[in-house]
Amino acid sequence: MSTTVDLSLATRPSDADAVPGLIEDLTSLNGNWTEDDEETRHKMVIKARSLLQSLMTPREQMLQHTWADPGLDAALTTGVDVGLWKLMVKNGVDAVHKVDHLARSLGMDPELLGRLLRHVCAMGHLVEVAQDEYKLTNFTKSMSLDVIGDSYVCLLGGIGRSPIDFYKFLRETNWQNPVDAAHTAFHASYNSDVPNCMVYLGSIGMGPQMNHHMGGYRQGRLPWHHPKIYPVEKELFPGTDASSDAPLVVDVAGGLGHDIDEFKRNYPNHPGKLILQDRPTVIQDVKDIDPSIQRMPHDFLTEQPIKGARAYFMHSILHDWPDDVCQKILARLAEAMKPGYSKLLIFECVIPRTGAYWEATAGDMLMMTQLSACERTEDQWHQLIEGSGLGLKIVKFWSSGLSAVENVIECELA
Ligand SMILES: C[S@@+](CC[C@H](N)C(=O)[O-])C[C@H]1O[C@@H](n2cnc3c(N)ncnc32)[C@H](O)[C@@H]1O
Repeated sequence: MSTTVDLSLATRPSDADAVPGLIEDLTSLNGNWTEDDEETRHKMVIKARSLLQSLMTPREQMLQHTWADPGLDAALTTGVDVGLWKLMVKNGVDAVHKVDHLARSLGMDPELLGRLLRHVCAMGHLVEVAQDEYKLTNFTKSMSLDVIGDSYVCLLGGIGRSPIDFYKFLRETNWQNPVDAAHTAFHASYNSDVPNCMVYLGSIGMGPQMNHHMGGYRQGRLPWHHPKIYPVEKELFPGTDASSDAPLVVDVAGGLGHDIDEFKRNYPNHPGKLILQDRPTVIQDVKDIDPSIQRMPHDFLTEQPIKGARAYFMHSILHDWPDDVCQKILARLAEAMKPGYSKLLIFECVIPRTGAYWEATAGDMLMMTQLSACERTEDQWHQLIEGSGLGLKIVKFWSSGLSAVENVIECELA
């Protein structure tokens, strides 16, 4: 068995033999695909990525990762910061945009803007019409939306150094799995002692951008209460106290209220009352949600003021924290739950033992490199919920069966 790699390997297609089969697979998947068939689209994206990687040489992949992608990120983020994408859309979604004209409107050096857009175009995200003249693609059109564009400013501009410096943090922590929420790669990279990267983003004025990202990453995924995931009319409404002030769902750390408001829109005649909780600074930014939803500042590490709700719901919360903090959050909820009535509904990734989906592993890397937290496997969920001595048990993992990554993990007091 060879124990060295010849340099020539780095300059040949990574897997030429796989190319014909991948093209066949893609053609066959495409034959059965309609645009609303998300599952087939996911499979095609993975095959298309394998095709691209098979065709590219290792040297090209290295240049893509270390030159092209960081350069693209620099251009995209600058575009959001200076208002480029919004301006291009305002000037005409399908118009031809001249660099000179854009640069004048933005007060930018035209030579600089020309270089940025040339790379964005070379990476496939603009259509070149003539020298320094471009049309937007659907992706660059979408960069004008806050829920897409602001993600670059906060995750790359705000806290982008944490994953890059992660290896240094691991060196210092002796390559241990990070589980200390108070000492993360973020803390080391930014030499910061604030509680965590979310508080840090708020402290540097990027709270709104972070909230926009929260609204953006969820787009296109089924909501927790979709009948394909958790059929609320069968599982939650029957047996619920129907009086108007009886708490039906408390959305714990529900952010700006995307989930609870969508629930209200989809089930306007639900029994009882809906409550949105989050930190005071987030609750004060809540806009445009149904006025019947009660907004309540609440720190989930303190006593839960709403007792005996039918459901305490948490979406993308426990993945932000290592097990010791999760246990504290869960303890405050278990104390407030009414035996035989209250449910705890956790809407999170459940990573399978094999064949993990890339959005789930990417989320896990994000949680690990920023928060010393994690996306959890089914075994880890059992261990966290049932092994914490809080008297909670998992009743069922509710999944749509699609590769969409979030399940409703239904829990009750044992
Ligand atoms: C990843 S976001 C998820 C928000 C929302 N559930 C969603 O899915 O869009 C995490 C949320 O936890 C909130 N949070 C962090 N620490 C908190 C605390 N101690 N008490 C209450 N909420 C907190 C943040 O303000 C943020 O809104």
